[in-house]
Amino acid sequence: MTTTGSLTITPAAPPAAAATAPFTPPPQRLAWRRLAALARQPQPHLRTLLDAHDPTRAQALRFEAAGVTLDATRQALTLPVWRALLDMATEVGLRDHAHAMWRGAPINATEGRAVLHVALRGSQIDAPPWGTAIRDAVRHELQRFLGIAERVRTGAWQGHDGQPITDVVNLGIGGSDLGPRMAVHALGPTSAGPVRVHFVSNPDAWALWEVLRPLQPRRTLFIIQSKTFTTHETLLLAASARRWLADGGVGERDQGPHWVAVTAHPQRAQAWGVAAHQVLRIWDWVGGRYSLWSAIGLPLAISIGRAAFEQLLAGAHAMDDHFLHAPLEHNLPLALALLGVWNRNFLGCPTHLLALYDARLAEFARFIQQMDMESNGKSVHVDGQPVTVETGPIVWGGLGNDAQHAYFQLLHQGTHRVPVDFIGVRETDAPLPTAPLHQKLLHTNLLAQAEALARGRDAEAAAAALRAEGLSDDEVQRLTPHRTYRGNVPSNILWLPRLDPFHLGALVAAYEHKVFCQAALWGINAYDQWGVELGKTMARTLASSTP
Ligand SMILES: O=P(O)(O)OC[C@H]1O[C@](O)(CO)[C@@H](O)[C@@H]1O
Repeated sequence: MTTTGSLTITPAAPPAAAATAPFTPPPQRLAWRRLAALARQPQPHLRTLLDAHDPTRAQALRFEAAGVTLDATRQALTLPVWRALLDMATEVGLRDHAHAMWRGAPINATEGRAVLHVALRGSQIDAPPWGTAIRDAVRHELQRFLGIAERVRTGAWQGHDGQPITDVVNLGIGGSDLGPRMAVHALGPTSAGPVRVHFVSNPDAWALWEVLRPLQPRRTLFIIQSKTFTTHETLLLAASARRWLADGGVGERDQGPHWVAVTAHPQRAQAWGVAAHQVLRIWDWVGGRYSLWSAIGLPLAISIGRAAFEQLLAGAHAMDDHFLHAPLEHNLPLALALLGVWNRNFLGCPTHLLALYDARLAEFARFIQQMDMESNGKSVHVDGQPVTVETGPIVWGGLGNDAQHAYFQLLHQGTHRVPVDFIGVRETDAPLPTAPLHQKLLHTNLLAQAEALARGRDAEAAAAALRAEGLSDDEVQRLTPHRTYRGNVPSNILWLPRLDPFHLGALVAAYEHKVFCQAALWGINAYDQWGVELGKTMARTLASSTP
């Protein structure tokens, strides 16, 4: 149960609704065992699978949702494996799990909390499964923060001496930073308004100084983003920023218009000194790493404006709708999850790479890294027993072309097999006359890498290529092993038609649901993060015992 002002909010389903059938560890499930048996059989090389040009396979492994497409034909799996993966989703009752989340059942069982980021982008629904109290609270807060965003953008929000705000500085870390930072980076180039938005997450004084150095205190607005309002890094940054304002001529008593806070604990923000009407709230059923859609999105709303922010929500909502209703075999987020489980648990790949072929998505991998690794980095099942299968992979990545010239060598010829999600954007709106040339280079590289990783080059082809270069037989023999590529590296290709708010919202929601499905398939709780809590507690203890 949570409260917002005088409004008490209880998720629609009482805790008892979470009680489900006794938990069955994955290896004891029928479909899991079938998959294990299939994985033990010799699997065809991806080159063979692709050269077979099987239209049924090609059709089964292509997905479309909310304008986002997924081409999974370069995954190292046959149709019988794909069907067994779908059976696994059915056996685990994935649909029921999703409905439980939508109903507001406390699926974050270790904290007794609902998980309702879908409610944040479904506020237009008349009778939502999570209940009208939550819907109304979400609507209310959405209007509040979009209203603030518009006032800042139009200059109606003024600093203490009546000057409009030119710069907004977001102080927050983890989920209170990565989502809005990623989205401002992605959408700012096409949609940013007149106010500049900056992010500081790291408590190193240099990080704060670097951002503040060129700013004018009188024209700067700070947003303290912290769900708990206890995070040391964020509170230290805020305290230093308060001092910076004072040193810059905005005395403590005049600082009111220079501070907004977003938190699930409004009283803590008020005690810190933020005026009640400038404290925006989130709720305990919004996980930090799933909070972009809430008031945590304020810096993004300030950057891109109300209409664009609403488009972001609409795109995510369209993906939610698809996830909840599309048949399992056509379900894009579920496909991402099932293919990931095949790679992680049956092909034994411990990491997962995101390769982004649009510079505006430079922050995307870091954002998904938190979403995935903080969610599914778990080693006990939901029943408290040690896990019986590997869980979340190490997620990493960055911009594709840069990665090609940095670490892709290891993907092609190293000893790791690293599944890749290639993410591209079909159209560019970069305002350079040569933009189409750049776009063509990005696209051809994306496709070439996916093909090269899938097909590789066997010794025969490598030797033929060397002979064609005119090398002697001895040289061909010596160099062939070095010029051979194992291939058989699985990948997805995800395309967005454009990098606009709608499609970015849809893409992020797809990854959120992927993480949800994988947690259900592994039988773990994706929505707590007790591991991180231990480090926080120890740091607190050390801080209080160190002079
Ligand atoms: O928003 P808060 O409460 O400051 O927490 C920031 C981040 O810290 C974490 O709790 C992990 O330390 C994340 O889950 C969260 O996104």
